[in-house]
Amino acid sequence: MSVMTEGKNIYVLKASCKGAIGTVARISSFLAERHCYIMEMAQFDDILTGQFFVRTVFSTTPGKTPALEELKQAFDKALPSAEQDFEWEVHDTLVRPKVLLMVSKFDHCLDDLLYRHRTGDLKMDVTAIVSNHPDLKSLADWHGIPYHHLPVTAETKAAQEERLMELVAETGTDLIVLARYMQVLSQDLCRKLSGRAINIHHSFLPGFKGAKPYHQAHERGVKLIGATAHYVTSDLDEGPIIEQAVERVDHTYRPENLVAVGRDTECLALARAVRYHIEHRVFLTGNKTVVFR
Ligand SMILES: Nc1nc2c(c(=O)[nH]1)N[C@@H](CN(C=O)c1ccc(C(=O)N[C@@H](CCC(=O)O)C(=O)O)cc1)CN2
Repeated sequence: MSVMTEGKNIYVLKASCKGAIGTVARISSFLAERHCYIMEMAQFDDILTGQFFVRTVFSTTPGKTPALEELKQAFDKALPSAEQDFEWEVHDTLVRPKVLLMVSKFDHCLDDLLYRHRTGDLKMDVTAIVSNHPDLKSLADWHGIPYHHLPVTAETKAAQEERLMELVAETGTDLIVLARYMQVLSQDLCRKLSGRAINIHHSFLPGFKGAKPYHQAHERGVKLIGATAHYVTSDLDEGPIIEQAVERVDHTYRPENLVAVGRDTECLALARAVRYHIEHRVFLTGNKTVVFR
């Protein structure tokens, strides 16, 4: 922590509204009047939709800036104007988001996220690991994280998803990450997890949807392969894209070589998407995202 932020709180403000003159000025004036120092500010004006997005990171002045709840109440009174459909949220950067990880049998994305968590690269608390197979329990045990083996069959799917939501509630989980979880979530579960479940799809969407994209890619003879991290919706592989990663390949790559290269792009795209989400850098807008990287 630098001298600039010693003893100060650092908050993130996310706001979106209909674009209008003066929005940034009103936000920065509100903060200045309350002795807040703007450390970062990024904004985007979507001229096609008329929607405006802004993310501000600011530090407080001990003894002068109101406490967070009071600041939020003041912001709610001062900023939103009826005609602008203001949506906003303020987050304390000291609060570590609680993340539940889901996996089936492929361990590379889970292993990568757990390494980034253990080394402090991803500042999050992992609440649990849920899998429809027992295979990766030893990895969870090594990291000291509870492992829940919840098998899925057509008969057990509803009960399995109910148990998952119980775990989400019991652990106070903020975000669910499908780190190569190979079961399709029901429409009802997708509704309950809207905007807080991220999946890694092992292809450069919209190409090669479904369960076997690398074989499809080999058949097609592509020269680039990749991966896509997106929010989960009931439309399989159609959710709002948060991040993508690609690698060059060529005619010498057999399917197993594409799978091997693909693993790296999956880990990279998923880790970046999780970071952007837990750092409050992602705005959902329709079926797309605005990401202040
Ligand atoms: N509602 C959603 N659920 C899931 C999504 C999603 O986008 N929306 N993504 C998948 C992950 N995935 C691709 O990224 C994917 C996983 C599994 C399948 C699939 O066809 N699964 C078969 C069973 C496969 C098996 O048992 O190994 C099935 O469910 O019938 C397609 C795409 C995660 N969930």
